[in-house]
This record gives sequence, structure tokens and C-alpha cells, in this order.
Amino acid sequence: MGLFSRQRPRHARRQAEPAAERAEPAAETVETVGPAAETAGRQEAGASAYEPEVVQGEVAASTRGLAKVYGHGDARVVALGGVDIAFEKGRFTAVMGPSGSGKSTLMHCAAGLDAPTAGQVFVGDTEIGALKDRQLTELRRDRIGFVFQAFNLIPTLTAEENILLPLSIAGRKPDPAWYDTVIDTVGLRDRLRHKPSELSGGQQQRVACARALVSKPQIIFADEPTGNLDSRSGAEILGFLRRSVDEFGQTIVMVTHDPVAAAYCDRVVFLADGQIVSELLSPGREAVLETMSHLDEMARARRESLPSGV
Ligand SMILES: Nc1ncnc2c1ncn2[C@@H]1O[C@H](COP(=O)(O)OP(=O)(O)OP(=O)(O)O)[C@@H](O)[C@H]1O
Repeated sequence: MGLFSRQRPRHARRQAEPAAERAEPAAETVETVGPAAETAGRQEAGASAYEPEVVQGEVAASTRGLAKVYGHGDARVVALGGVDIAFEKGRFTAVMGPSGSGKSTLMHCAAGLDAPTAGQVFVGDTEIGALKDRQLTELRRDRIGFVFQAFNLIPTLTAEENILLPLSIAGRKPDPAWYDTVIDTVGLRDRLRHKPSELSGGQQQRVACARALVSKPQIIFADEPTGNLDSRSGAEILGFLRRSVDEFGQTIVMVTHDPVAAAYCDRVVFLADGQIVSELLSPGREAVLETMSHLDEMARARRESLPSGV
């Protein structure tokens, strides 16, 4: 069965709040339709190894057999052991897993920031391993948005200049109506002339989100975007990311350690030992926590199901 061929019912649109904060009990927030939920259920029972979810819609980015090995000999580390995953357009996906499980490596390879040891990465239909350096730089600039834990704003530029920087580097002007929509959505209209040092952490991250969104990228990769924020500012950022998926059809992939953050997502993918071992669709915080407590067993089942390691 091809990774991108099987169909399953579309998930219900999510609200701009985590499942755990809505009225229904967490267990009922986990969708049980489709192969992923069934597989995740079997995983939790330890019955068999995980099989990748099959996406139904257009794919924004994907990997096939993605492997990354660092070092040699005694220092050899298999950070990713052959990952197949597709990120569907217009979906908010969280990548979770223990420290060292390969989350950042997956994100960096998928975003063209790091080169894999083996396997392929596609952004849309473009295989990024086949691109020359300059083409890869342009792809990252024009088709991918980034939001980092440490905001990564230029301190000497105003909020507005930071937001427009990727477009200015590309020699492009923003679509005025879209720019207005983004600024109003992140609530930054009265802060546009401020430098990052004059903004709170939450406001700086909203600038970073606006910067990622303004060029209408095919996909946004967010690396622990709430990791440096208090829970209220974190909730604002997550609510904003959620809205940009629901209202603007943006595709977002977010690495997070936080089950509350994951509960804002349509899909949560779990890594352990450089392999995807499980996933949940629209889970609540409790379901995320429950799955995280079984990741070691799942990693073992996954290893045993493979013919040999990478
Ligand atoms: N540049 C590197 N050189 C050697 N090993 C590396 C390098 N980068 C990552 N690794 C190793 O690869 C594995 C996966 O690392 P990665 O940073 O992707 O994990 P992670 O899940 O993002 O961890 P964390 O949650 O702690 O950020 C780890 O064992 C890590 O030590």
C-alpha cells in the first residue's frame, strides 16, 4: 500500500484551544476513525509495530526512508533510522518524543536545513536532495516558514522590518491585504515600530509567526515555539497557529515537548530512537501523556519489526 494512496475521513475542524480545555473528557477527544488510531491503539497494547499514517489530501512535505547518522565508530549515532512521513496540506502536526529521539533532526532535514545520510525529502513535488545550493536557499526562502524557540529576530530592525525581511531579501513586496490580515491576526498593529528588545517574549514570538506567515509559505516548521514563553503567551501563540491553519489553510509542523501544545494539533506523531512509533489524531492532553508513557515499548516493537537497523 502506497504511503499517499489510502483515503480516510477528514478530521473535524479544530477550535483555537486545546482539546483538554474543551468540555468533553480527554478519552473522547481521540478520534478512533482511520488506520492511525487503530494502529496507535494496537501500539499501546504492545501488539504490533507502528505502520505509517496514510494522508488523504494534498501533501505539503514528505520524507521517504529518511536516515541521518552522525559520527563514526564508537561515536556513531543513528539520529533517524529511515522515517517515512507525509504532512498533509492545511493540517497542524506536532512531533513529540523523548530528548534525543530525533525530533529536531527530522525537522531540520525536512526543512532543508540539514542533509540526510540516506532517503529523500520532498517539499510539495520537489525533491530537495536534487537541488543545487542556490535552488535550496530559494526554496527555503520562498516556500518554507520557520518559527524558532529563541524567536531569532534581528535586534536592530523594527517588528515590521523583521516581518518583511524574508520578502525584502527575495526582492518581493507583500500583498497589502494579506499583510494587513496577518498583522491584525497576531495583534501587532500598535507594536510595528518597536524593536524586539521593546517587546515581550510573547510579542516577539508573534512577530516571528507573522514573519513566517507573510510570504504564504507552503509549510511552516516551528521548533518548540512556546518553549521560552509563559503559559498565557504560549496559549496565545498556539491559538494563533491554530487559527492560521483553520482560517488560512496554512500547514504547520511543530516540535514540542508539551502535551498541552500537542493538544492544539490535528495530528501528533511520536518519535522514539529515530523512528516514528505512533501517532494520534486530534488527541487531548491525557491521550498524549498516555502514549508518551509507552514510547519505549513502541520503539522496541518497531525495532523488532524491521529486518535490520540502518
Ligand atoms: N551534530 C550532531 N553530532 C552528533 N550527534 C548529534 C548531532 N545532532 C544530534 N545528534 C544526536 O542525534 C540524536 C537525535 O538528536 P535530536 O537533536 O534530533 O533529538 P531531539 O529529539 O530533538 O532532542 P531534544 O528533545 O533534546 O531537543 C541524539 O542522540 C543527538 O545526540
